[in-house]
Amino acid sequence: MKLSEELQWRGFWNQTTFTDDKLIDSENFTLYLGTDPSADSLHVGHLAVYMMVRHFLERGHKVFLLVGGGTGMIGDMRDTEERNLLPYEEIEHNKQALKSQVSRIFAGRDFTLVDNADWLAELELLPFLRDIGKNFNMADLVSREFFKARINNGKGLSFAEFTYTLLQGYDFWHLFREYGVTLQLGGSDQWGNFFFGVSLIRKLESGEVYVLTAPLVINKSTGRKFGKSEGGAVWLDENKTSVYKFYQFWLNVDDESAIDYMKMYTMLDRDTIEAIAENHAVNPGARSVQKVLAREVTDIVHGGARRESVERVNEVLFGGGDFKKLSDDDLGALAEEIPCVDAGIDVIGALVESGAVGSNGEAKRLLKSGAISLNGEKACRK
Ligand SMILES: N[C@@H](Cc1ccc(O)cc1)C(=O)O
Repeated sequence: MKLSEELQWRGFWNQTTFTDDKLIDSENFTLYLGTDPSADSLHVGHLAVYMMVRHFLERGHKVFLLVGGGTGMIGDMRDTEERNLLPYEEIEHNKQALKSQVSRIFAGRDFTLVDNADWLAELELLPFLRDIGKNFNMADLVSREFFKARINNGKGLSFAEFTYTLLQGYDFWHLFREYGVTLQLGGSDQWGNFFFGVSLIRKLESGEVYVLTAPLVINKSTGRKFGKSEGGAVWLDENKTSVYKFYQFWLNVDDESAIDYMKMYTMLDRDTIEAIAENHAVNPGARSVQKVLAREVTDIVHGGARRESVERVNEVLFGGGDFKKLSDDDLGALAEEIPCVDAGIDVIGALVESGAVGSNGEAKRLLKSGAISLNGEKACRK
């Protein structure tokens, strides 16, 4: 299957400036994806776009991953309201967290990490306005949907946030000149920013560059944005969403969307996914799609060893199925099955998130009084 076909089949092909799909199949691109350090972790919404990048990587395209240390000091305009400025220390902390997370997701693969603070922080106002600002037409800038939404909802927006688009356009231009980057990938909300980068490069370099956005992932049964659980966003950092909860999140996705997510969030090939879908159609009750989905995505984000330990906990606690209240016998069974596991996150997380116990403290007390002892990060059979 060609890359363009694969991206379309997986549901990654939303909006693009490619007028001919064949270009993407015949040329070797150097591309980039940018993420602002607005939090200290990515969530599963981001992960979809990173998976799109993975497909380019697997086929030998060159990848730059950008952490927005510079743009993160301003914050991208959204349709709701002004963002709060983050303190410098927080941006720094988030940046380090994102860098190590991204390196983990793409471990063993060849990509280059860049930080736009390295060039944006050095810009001077007057040259910037003359060389860059002059190439942006206000009529275009104010016709953006996000801008109109902010005017229409009465909240308005600061000049700083309004200027964000110019900074992102500058990035594209910088990466084009320095490294020959000619393609930018991102989520569908980035279309406006992308457009201005493309036209800036046309004006300054007479160069042609391309953009491709992935659609916003929607949960078909609720019609809502995908990636939120009851407690908020599903994060890739296990300190914000435990591995156990992450695994459960995928296990619990609805039948209707499960195949769609499998196409986007796993690297399984088309034949494999179609075979799983056929089985699922015959016997949906077995939730075989969800099980494979949970396994594959957890492997990508947290690694196979962590996933296996979660699977064992899930199997012993809940027979691999629904959550239930735990008795001392259950705890005993858990101890039998798992002589030593990473308790700090898996077991205690499992107990609390299952609703079996009310709090971390209670989980710890139960574990201590039961057949399991806690030893630092490990829970071991006594
Ligand atoms: N604006 C992007 C992040 C980004 C930042 C700088 C870039 O050059 C590209 C992308 C977002 O909010 O998701």
